[in-house]
Amino acid sequence: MTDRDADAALDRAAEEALALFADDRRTSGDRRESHVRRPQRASDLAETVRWNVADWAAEDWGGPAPQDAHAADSAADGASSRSASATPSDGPSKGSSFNDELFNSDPFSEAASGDRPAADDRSRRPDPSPEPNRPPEPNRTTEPDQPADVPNEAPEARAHATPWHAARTAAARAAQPLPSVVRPLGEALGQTLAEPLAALTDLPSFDTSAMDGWAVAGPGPWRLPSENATPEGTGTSTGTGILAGHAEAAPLSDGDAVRIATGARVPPGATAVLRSEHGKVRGEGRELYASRHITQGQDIRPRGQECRRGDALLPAGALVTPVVLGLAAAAGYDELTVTSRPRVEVLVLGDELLRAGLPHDGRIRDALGPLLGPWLRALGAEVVATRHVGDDPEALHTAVSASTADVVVTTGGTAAGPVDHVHPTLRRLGAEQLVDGVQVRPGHPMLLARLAPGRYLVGLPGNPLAAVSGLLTLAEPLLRTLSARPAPPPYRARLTEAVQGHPVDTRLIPVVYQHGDRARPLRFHGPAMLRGIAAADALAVVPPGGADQGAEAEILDLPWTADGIGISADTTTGTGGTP
Ligand SMILES: Nc1nc2c(c(=O)[nH]1)N[C@H]1C(S)=C(S)[C@@H](COP(=O)(O)OP(=O)(O)OC[C@H]3O[C@@H](n4cnc5c(N)ncnc54)[C@H](O)[C@@H]3O)O[C@H]1N2
Ligand code: MOO
Repeated sequence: MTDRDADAALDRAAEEALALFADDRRTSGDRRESHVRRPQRASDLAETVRWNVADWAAEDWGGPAPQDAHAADSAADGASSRSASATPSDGPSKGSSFNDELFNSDPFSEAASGDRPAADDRSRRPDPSPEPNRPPEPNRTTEPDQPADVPNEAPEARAHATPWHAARTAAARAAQPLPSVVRPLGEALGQTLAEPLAALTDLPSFDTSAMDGWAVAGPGPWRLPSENATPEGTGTSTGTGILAGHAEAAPLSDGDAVRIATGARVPPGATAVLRSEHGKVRGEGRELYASRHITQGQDIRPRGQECRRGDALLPAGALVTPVVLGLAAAAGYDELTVTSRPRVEVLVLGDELLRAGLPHDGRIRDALGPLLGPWLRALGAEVVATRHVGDDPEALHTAVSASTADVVVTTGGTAAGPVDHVHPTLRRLGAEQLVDGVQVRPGHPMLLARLAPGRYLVGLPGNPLAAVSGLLTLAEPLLRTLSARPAPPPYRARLTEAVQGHPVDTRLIPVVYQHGDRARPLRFHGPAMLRGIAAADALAVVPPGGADQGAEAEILDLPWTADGIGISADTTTGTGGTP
């Protein structure tokens, strides 16, 4: 093991240990809001109604019940904390003692005993004048025996690592949008319009009754046709009059009225629609009187009120949402011209991975195969296959070179271990390395390569949260460009508590929204853990050096908290590979 390897291992071990470390600051007080909203974006709607993991989290895990306070107290006792954290006694069922406190943030565990300085007393900034050739030492006040979270990496070790924002930009700029394609309406959801959506018809396409009642011509009282006769004094017709979906009715002359249904074509000559509750029929069902004044055009939706044929309804680049499908159908479309979905193939690497059952004999369950397919689809991709490939360089080479996908996403094998074959395979394939390592935790070994013109490989690290980090850092911007999706407007939220930073790298920390516009960091954010992000609304971007309590952090939405588009059952069939 080289010094660098040792440092990296130390680094990783420290992150994991610290993520597990108990938090003693939260035995009372802060309770999850019962109504959790996504923070407002500058240009966003005031309220976003959405399916939100945190909504049920808020209901079901709404802060410790009395017995939880005890659990939280125990958790604060340091030694007992880990088991208390790791094995909540009752699980996250409604009304159980599952402890919300267990998810409270203690990124890089700020204090495990009360005698340490308060967060505010400590600087999380790196040493402003580090020794030459050494990254700044973290200035932290954790247990003396806790390893520092930053390895003494040689500068050249991270020389090629790209800063986090630059890596996202590089991924977004690495590609061009895919060609457009014509899709039936039912298959265009989640894609983007490759052309503006221009109305193919006026909407409404004829003067339409907005109410059930009578179409009337001129001032009342009005004559009713005999077939529209209604019982004296009631608005209940014994005849149907003009119904929706019928051809134009005979014109009305001044003083005429005829029964009409909501959505029916208003006959020529009609000047208003009198609602059934505002009309009285007299004279043996042949005379209609209004019980209140009606104005010219009342309750008639005039042709073209919403749009004229040829009007631009939506610009190119708009995301096809369910509502866009409805609007397109209303405006006369059977199919839409949209940017092609990027075709993505997922290669899950690792001999140790099981696809069913409990971990055994050093083998573990594949957490990324089940996660990546739906997530990639939510990002607008068509996932053509998820394959499991053993730790075999030939198998990986064959799988990558045989793939016809626009983007190959690999998991694992990005580091420099004995069976980490991604880098050698890319070299063998003559791929162009666009991003080789990113200054981000977790996930720093992530990579992006161009396999051939228009074909890419995103290498996600094997640790599950590191893979999610790579997905959001490299795959999301790349897929966004390929599918010509608009970039979500950036927004920030205030952190409810300080987050310890990495001195050099950006950190991505799972958060839940609180008080509408604040982000509460969650625990269980170690690189190998999904427990924190499973309960999260978003990831907060913590800059090198950390963020103070109340500081505004950039927020990365999770696709289902923002768009909710494209999440569906996996209909692809994974093939090949080892179990
Ligand atoms: N000498 C060094 N070693 C490591 C470094 C380093 O800088 N120097 N970085 C560490 C970090 S950070 C990460 S992240 C990992 C990335 O490693 P790989 O991308 O090569 O991933 P693997 O070694 O294949 O796996 C890492 C870890 O994740 C587990 N894993 C892999 N795939 C899955 C999956 N589909 N589902 C669940 N878990 C998975 C695997 O069993 C390992 O435990 O490298 C560190 N090492
Ligand atoms: O531990 Mo690794 O930081 O990239 O997940």
